[in-house]
Amino acid sequence: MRLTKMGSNASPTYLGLDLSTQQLKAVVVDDDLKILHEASVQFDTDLPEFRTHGGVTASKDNSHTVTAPTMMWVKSVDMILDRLTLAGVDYSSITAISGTAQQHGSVYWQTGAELTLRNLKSSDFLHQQLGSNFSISNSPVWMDSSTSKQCAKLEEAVGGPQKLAEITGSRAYERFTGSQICKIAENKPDAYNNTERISLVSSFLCSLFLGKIAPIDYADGSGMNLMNIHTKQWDSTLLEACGPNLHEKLGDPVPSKTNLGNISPYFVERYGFKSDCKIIAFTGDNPASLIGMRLHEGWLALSLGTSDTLFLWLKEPHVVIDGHILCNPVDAESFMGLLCFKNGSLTRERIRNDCAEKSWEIFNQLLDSTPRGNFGNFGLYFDTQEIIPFLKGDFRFNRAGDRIGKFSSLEVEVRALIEGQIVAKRAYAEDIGFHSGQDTKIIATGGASANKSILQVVADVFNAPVYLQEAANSAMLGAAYQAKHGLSDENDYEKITSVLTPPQLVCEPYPDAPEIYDPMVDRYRTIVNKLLQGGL
Ligand SMILES: Nc1ncnc2c1ncn2[C@@H]1O[C@H](COP(=O)(O)OP(=O)(O)O)[C@@H](O)[C@H]1O
Ligand SMILES: O=C(CO)[C@@H](O)[C@H](O)COP(=O)(O)O
Repeated sequence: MRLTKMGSNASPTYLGLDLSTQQLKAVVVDDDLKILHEASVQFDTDLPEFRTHGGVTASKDNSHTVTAPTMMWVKSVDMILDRLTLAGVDYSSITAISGTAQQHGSVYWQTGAELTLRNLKSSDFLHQQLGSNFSISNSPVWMDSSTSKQCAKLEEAVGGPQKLAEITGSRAYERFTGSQICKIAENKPDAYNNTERISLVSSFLCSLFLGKIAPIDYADGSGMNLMNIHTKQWDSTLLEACGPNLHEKLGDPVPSKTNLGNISPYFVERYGFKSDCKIIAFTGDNPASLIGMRLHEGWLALSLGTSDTLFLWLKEPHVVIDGHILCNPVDAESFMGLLCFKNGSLTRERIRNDCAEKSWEIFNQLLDSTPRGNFGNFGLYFDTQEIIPFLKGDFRFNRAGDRIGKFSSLEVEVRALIEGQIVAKRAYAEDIGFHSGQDTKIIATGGASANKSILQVVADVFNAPVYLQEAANSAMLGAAYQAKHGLSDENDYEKITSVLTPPQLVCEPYPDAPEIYDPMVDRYRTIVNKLLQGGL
């Protein structure tokens, strides 16, 4: 099949792919990064033969094992390319491709797989040719939490959780790839030994387009508990603790914007891509979101979704036990901090339902009717076990610092919730190296970023202006921007993204905000330390 529009002089376009938990998405942008075409494949509904729920298969035996069929991902690539064809994409104008994927998941290429990848027949689908090339047919994904034993082994190998965090940017997490590989080496030694290479989901997707096993990039590699984030090399002690000959299986990591070379001839012959269409290293979805949201040094992105996630560009990271420091996908000398808070919108909804007749409008009236600082009242609300701080329950304190069961009014409760949530975020952001300065910007996204009253509290607590950014598909767009960025030898990320509509200013801090919120951050730290020690 040859669909090339011969002699096409179309201006350059870029393809970005995002293999997330539930779907594979693709976008084609023009040279000004404007969206030309989009397509997606939903795993559960478009590929029902794999019988996934939410893109994954969870074990029924209480072992906390969660996987996704590797061949489902392969088949989704066949499908999305056909969908892009139907959408009218001119493959011959695509100058570069990059991609992103859910972080931490892993793919196990069987011995001989690279040879298959290099010799794909353009007359057949990928899934018809790759079926017997994976030594593990179900890839462990980020939702898996079955590897506590292996996490303990990794921490022990280097001298404890703090030490592991200092080396790799995170203490051991069950979903991180190191403990997942270790579990396979221990429980399925034959399959492990028959594995030629191990990819992350991002580098696996990249390998299909490259026609050989693609390297893991620094940013996604820093979500494995195996890479030294300072030297950007695998840590040999950790590799040895995981399994034999692991360095060989992982290959060497590369900077995230590496131009890996030309696309596989398979795609040239089958779909009409140019033979010199470049493949730029693929990365994890959180690093790609940093690119898609166009973060800069000192900026902070706050996603107020089901859970709240905060990520920021850091020059000098401070390693902490409860956050993640990843390598920066734009600038190999920088880092990104990532903090996840489980109690976000659902907790806000609970207090809205209790205090504001289930209406965000009434909730905002209550919030706006109370003064900043809330008359000295302060509250922390964790409906489910929070990650940071490791607490569950409601904690209310009056002006005198006494823990109380109830506030005097609904509006005090509403403000206590929002101030408590945002002050906590500032405290942890500072812990990993964030400093508010003249150029600081907060970029808000996610469902609750529609709420200006909440964003005003964000501006005041951080003493920085808050900007709004359409969050939709920031990881996928980040991949498309990276495709263009990776073509140049220089780091011209700012120049490349300067053509995009800038984020829109929504709130600025009041001049007296630091007087109110600097002491509140200190107060938060004192309260949380006491709560964690059981002293309140
Ligand atoms: N005006 C609003 N004020 C506060 N929260 C809101 C508002 N509108 C929507 N939300 C919250 O946004 C949440 C969904 O956020 P979203 O980013 O879409 O979720 P997800 O994390 O699933 O991507 C809902 O749970 C809802 O509580
Ligand atoms: O585990 C993490 C980050 O540490 C998740 O953020 C995954 O990267 C999920 O990706 P989605 O498929 O939900 O986009």
